[in-house]
Amino acid sequence: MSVYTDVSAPALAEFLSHYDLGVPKALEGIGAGTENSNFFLQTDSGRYVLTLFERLPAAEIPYYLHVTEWLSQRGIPCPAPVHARDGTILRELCDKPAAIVHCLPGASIVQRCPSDSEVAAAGALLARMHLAGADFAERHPNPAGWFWCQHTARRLSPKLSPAERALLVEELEAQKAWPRDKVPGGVIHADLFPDNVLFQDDAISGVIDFYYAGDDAWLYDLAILANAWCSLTDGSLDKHRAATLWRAYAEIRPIERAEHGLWFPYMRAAALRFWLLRLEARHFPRPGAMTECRDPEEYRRILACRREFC
Ligand SMILES: Nc1ncnc2c1ncn2[C@@H]1O[C@H](COP(=O)(O)OP(=O)(O)O)[C@@H](O)[C@H]1O
Ligand SMILES: N[C@@H](CCOP(=O)(O)O)C(=O)O
Repeated sequence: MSVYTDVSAPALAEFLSHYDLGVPKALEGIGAGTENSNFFLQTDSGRYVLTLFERLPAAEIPYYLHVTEWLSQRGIPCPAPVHARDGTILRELCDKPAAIVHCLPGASIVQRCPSDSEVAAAGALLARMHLAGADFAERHPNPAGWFWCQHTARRLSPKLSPAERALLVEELEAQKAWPRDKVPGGVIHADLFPDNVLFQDDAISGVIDFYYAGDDAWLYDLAILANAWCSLTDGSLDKHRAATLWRAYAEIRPIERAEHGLWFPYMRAAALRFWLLRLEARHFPRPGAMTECRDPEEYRRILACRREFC
């Protein structure tokens, strides 16, 4: 669970005085999530999500809010930011950058495997999102891309077991040759795990948590989904589900010839990235009132299995 900052009633009232959202009725900390402090905010005008940004530098946050505004205006069901009366979308609350976004309906899939139709819906939505973001003008290199992986590996190295360190060294050596900019790309979500997709009546009603978004290869984004939606408990790939994901995506954005050979390397690169992300959260934890730490072992197993393909 993650709520790193408590918001008092007077602080909330002062913050809301800049918006036309009516009177606050309830503010409820959201347990899920790892990066920010999130709250469901009920006012007499509706339901919203209040986010206090705990990790991101204030200067980078507008990019994420602009992306979601852009995509929501193009039919992607993602949380559009609410503008304050003066037009701003990012303000300060409890000395943290803070924003209010629209609350989307539906619930994410928890504690069960996604069905074929849910996997297909996620693949199709990802392709629509890539196309909708193709003309987005702000450039923002993937914040957890290859440069971040190398830097984080160096930082983590002294904390790792000899076996983990050996795996990491081998991976960095193998992956440094893989092309990352010669394939179609643009804005990627980069964290589209099942917990970031909301379903209502079997259809996707929301895509949330764009705070890892940035510019990278579109196929790499699909590879992140393949690992997150199509892995079995032992880390191996459920090939039937992965094929379903690929087909649903490719029906909307046909995969180009140059991308085909990168499907397995990108799944491996995506596995490395989330293994590192979780190791970083474990070895360099942020102080927090309620903090969920996801298991790095899950992604070490996925990485080990993807190494068998390429
Ligand atoms: N716009 C939204 N609409 C509905 N629920 C949301 C929205 N934003 C966040 N949530 C809820 O908050 C939880 C945590 O949000 P998330 O963005 O994943 O957090 P973090 O950025 O800390 O990882 C989600 O799992 C979801 O339940
Ligand atoms: N999805 C990532 C971690 C990022 O967490 P989120 O709550 O921001 O989606 C993982 O599973 O490691």
